[in-house]
Amino acid sequence: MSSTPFQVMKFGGSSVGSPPRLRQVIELIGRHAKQGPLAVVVSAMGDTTDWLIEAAGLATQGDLEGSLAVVERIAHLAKTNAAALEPARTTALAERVESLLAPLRLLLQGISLTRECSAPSRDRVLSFGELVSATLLAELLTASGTEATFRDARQLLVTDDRFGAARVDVARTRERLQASVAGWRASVPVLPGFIAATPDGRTTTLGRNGSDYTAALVAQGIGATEVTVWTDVLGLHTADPDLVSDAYPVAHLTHGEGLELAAVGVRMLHPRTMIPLIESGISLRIRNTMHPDHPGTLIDAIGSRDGQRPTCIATREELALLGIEVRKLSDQFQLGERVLAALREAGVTVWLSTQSANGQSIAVVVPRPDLLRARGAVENELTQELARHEVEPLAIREPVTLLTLVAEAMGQGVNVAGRFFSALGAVGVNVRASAQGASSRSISCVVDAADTAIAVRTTHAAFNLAHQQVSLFLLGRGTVGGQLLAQVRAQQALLKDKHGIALRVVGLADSRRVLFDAAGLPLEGLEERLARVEPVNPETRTLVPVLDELRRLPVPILVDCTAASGIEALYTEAFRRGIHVVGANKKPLALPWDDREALLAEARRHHVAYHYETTVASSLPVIDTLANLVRTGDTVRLITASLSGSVGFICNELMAGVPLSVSVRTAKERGFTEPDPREDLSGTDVARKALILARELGLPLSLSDVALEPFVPEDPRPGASVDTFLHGLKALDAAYADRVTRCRSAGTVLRYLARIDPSKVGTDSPVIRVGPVAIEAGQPGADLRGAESFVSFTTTRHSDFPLVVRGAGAGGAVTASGVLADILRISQALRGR
Ligand SMILES: NC(=O)C1=CN([C@@H]2O[C@H](COP(=O)(O)OP(=O)(O)OC[C@H]3O[C@@H](n4cnc5c(N)ncnc54)[C@H](OP(=O)(O)O)[C@@H]3O)[C@@H](O)[C@H]2O)C=CC1
Ligand SMILES: N[C@@H](CC=O)C(=O)O
Repeated sequence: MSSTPFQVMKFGGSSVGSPPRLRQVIELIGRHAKQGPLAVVVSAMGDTTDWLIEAAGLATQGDLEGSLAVVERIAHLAKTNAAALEPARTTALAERVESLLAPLRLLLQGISLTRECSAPSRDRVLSFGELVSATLLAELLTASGTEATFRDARQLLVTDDRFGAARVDVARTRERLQASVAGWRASVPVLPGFIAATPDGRTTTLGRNGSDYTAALVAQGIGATEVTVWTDVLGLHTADPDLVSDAYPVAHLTHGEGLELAAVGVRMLHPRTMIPLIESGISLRIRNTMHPDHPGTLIDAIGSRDGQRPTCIATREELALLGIEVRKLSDQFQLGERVLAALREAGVTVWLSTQSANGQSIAVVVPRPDLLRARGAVENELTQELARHEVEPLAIREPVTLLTLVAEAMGQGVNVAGRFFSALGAVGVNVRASAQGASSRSISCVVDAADTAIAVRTTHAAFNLAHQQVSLFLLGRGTVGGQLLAQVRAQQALLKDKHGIALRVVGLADSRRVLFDAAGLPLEGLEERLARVEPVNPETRTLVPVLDELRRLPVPILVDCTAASGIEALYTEAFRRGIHVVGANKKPLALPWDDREALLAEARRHHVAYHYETTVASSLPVIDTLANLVRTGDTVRLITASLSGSVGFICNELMAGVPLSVSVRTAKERGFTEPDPREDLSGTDVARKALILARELGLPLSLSDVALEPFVPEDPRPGASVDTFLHGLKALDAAYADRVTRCRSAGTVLRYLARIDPSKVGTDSPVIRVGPVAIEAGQPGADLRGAESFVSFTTTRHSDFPLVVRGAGAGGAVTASGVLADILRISQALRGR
């Protein structure tokens, strides 16, 4: 007789629920049976177990007819499946199904008469699902050429009489299996999973994941080396693929990792199943019946073979968190012990418990449906202490989710907990309770249910992806927005490969249209795609629902490349959702002082970034430089600056003899002006920039405090279109040509400058002045070219030689590069770089 060890294969209900799937299973078993001895464990077909529960319920209500109709449904499924595989034996197989289900019909009749379904009767009812599927599978295998025999698990698996979730007598079960295995090599044994029997032969069931448990017990009893659980997924994933699109199947895990994952609620595994496997060194493989060549996940004593050490993120939802705290510390209290004992007594599962070091408080996580029972049990236990106000009223938080990171290598890793919590903190997820097991293989925390998706995605990305994903929702596809899209397109691969940053544009909007796809929008032809979207009225449109989707994605950033007024309301909604903002739009920063302060405070409160470097002199590092001067304790005494790229350009064109109307049109065409060039020519744009700088110095000024002399007098037709305005500029050409001539003859250059003088605070003179100036050659700013800007900081430390920042101060490409740099700053800060 061959001594090759057995393999055990377990097939779930969906694998045997339809003819095509059943055919695959038969082929698979046939193929593997040729390679060595095999034992098969099978669940009930499709939804049969649910239907049996329904039938028992109807019978208990006295509805025998309804109950038998459900049995008819079960019979029909079994007969259809069998007939599809063995059409020649349709009648014989149907008779077989009928004879198998005859005792069930009688049983339901009895239940309907007494209107009582005892726990033993319920287990008997439920057993018919597995009995039918195992019997039919054995017959179909034999008919297909693979000799197979139905083996009744009730004669092999011995349990106590806790019907519904019976406990297995492992020693007796092993004895029986060892005694019978000798006869199993000639014909593949097919055992019903999930069911067993008491020593006196009464049918019992094994509870959740019972069939997997059967397979593990059978493997242990017959000395098998491997159990394969065939399912409809490619293996155990790094996270729930429904929550994380980047989750991937793990090739290898250790038994310890498997046990840990089972313990924290990964549905594919159960601690009971893992124990016999660990005890006997049996490997567990999880494979997909539809992709039989895929190796799936192997869980064994060794774990990873390829040096890859993925971290699995397990989630258990629909939980409640109970917080219990003693008002006064007392050694006598034994709070934790008493609370846990009370919950145990009440039969409430505790998914996580964590106590303060002094034992003064305990937090426990229980299934949400058991919350009332749990609360009652704890309050009952602490009745007297609650009455004497020695214990605070119970603090309850629901629904919450338990999120657990599992990795064998975690114990050897540095700062795992730090990375875990900072990843969550960075996206604004509040950790309500946490615990790290002594095994060092796992770390768990409790988060609000609403944060589940973002928490899982973020931690998954932080631990499993070589790159950090950044999700961008871009507002505006004009001069700056359009260039930004082009730069993201051009840099995407390099940023991912060289810098580990995976930029994804998930949303794009203009004033009337919006596109969003959480999986990322293809960048090719994106603007054209947006243009094809049905426009909506901008007055009634709200982008808040899009923010609700954005907040669930890794590193969500709202990028504002519009000149929209009132957009700060959307920023506030974004901050509240943990979304960062990068803005080229100056308007939110030029709001009245209190409103601007409230906006920045909102970002701080929600621990998100708001970067706006490009609002002053495009991508020149002006705000950052100023912030560094202030941070390092320098005192800024004066800022003089040419802050308008467009007006600077126009000045240069005028000095070169180009008429005003032509130079303004050229500045607009080259993307230097605001969408409405009147904003530049009136000086409002420069006033905003100067105000932004002054406020960075902490000066609580507003736009009305700026002493502003426009570059071009106010348009007498304020409602006129941009084109009409540009056309009307011709009327000013001669006056500006005269002005330039005067400058030339005086040896000066026309400039439009801003001056911020903090020493004027508290005096009658304005702190900020903006206006046209004729400056002499050799003075700072006289030699600016094109759309160059410059900012000169005279400070205590930079007193003799002011610190000057100078370069292109406007234009789509440079501004977009500054916006992109702000985006990358957020990503790098979150990665701790
Ligand atoms: N150009 C430059 O050199 C610099 C510009 N900036 C700032 O960048 C911003 C954009 O400037 P620029 O690209 O030149 O302007 P454009 O006019 O070229 O583009 C503006 C874009 O914003 C869209 N838009 C307007 N309102 C909304 C809204 N409420 N929601 C979504 N999208 C909206 C417009 O859509 P639609 O077409 O439907 O109106 C358009 O696509 C401005 O705030 C500007 O001050 C900052 C530094 C330099
Ligand atoms: N219109 C602005 C563009 C940058 O903010 C300018 O001309 O500087």
